[in-house]
Order: sequence, then C-alpha cells, then structure tokens
Amino acid sequence: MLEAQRQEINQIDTQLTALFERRLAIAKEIASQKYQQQLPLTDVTREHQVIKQQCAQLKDPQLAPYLTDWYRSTMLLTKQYQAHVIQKLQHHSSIK
Ligand SMILES: C=C(O[C@@H]1C=C(C(=O)O)C=C[C@H]1O)C(=O)O
Repeated sequence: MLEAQRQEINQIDTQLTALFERRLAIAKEIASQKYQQQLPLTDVTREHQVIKQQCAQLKDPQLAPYLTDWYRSTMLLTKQYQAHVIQKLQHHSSIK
C-alpha cells in the first residue's frame, strides 16, 4: 500500500545522503581554514542568511518552519563535525 511512496522516499534519501556527504566535505575544508585563520566555529550572520535564502525558495511557504528546523539541525551537526576536524588538526600540530 505504502510501497510506491516509500520507494520514492528511498530514492530521495539516496540523493540526500550523497548531498550530505558533499556538504560535510566542504564543511571540512571550511573547518581547516577556520583553524588556520583562528576563526570562530559559528557564523550566526551566515546561518541566518542561508535559512532566509532557502525558505524564500520554497513553493509552499507553510513549510518554512520545518525547513528552518531542518537547517538548524544540519548546521548543528555540521559544526559538531567541524569541531571534530579542528580537534584532530590541533592534536596533530601538538605532537609535531
Ligand atoms: C559551514 C560553516 O560553518 C557553520 C555552519 C554553517 C552551515 O552549516 O551552513 C554556516 C555557518 C557556520 O556557523 C561556515 O562557516 O560556512
């Protein structure tokens, strides 16, 4: 009964996973620049700008609060990953 929709969700999830991996790969590059230039992990202005830009692209504006939450959690885990990347860079430089 739900089979067709679930298969479609599976296909969407496959695309999301690939995009997630690409997003975190870029976030890793940003993390190493933040480490080298001693920049803070969080850029609140940028975060607000991303959420505003993406919400403006929705066809259905009623989805804005859900997309906002989606981005808030994505950004939180992106920063957790960046913190991990920076910790590793700090560890490597301390043992040289
Ligand atoms: C990826 C970055 O790091 C953080 C995470 C962001 C995101 O996930 O979009 C945006 C800004 C920063 O708070 C960045 O600085 O661009």
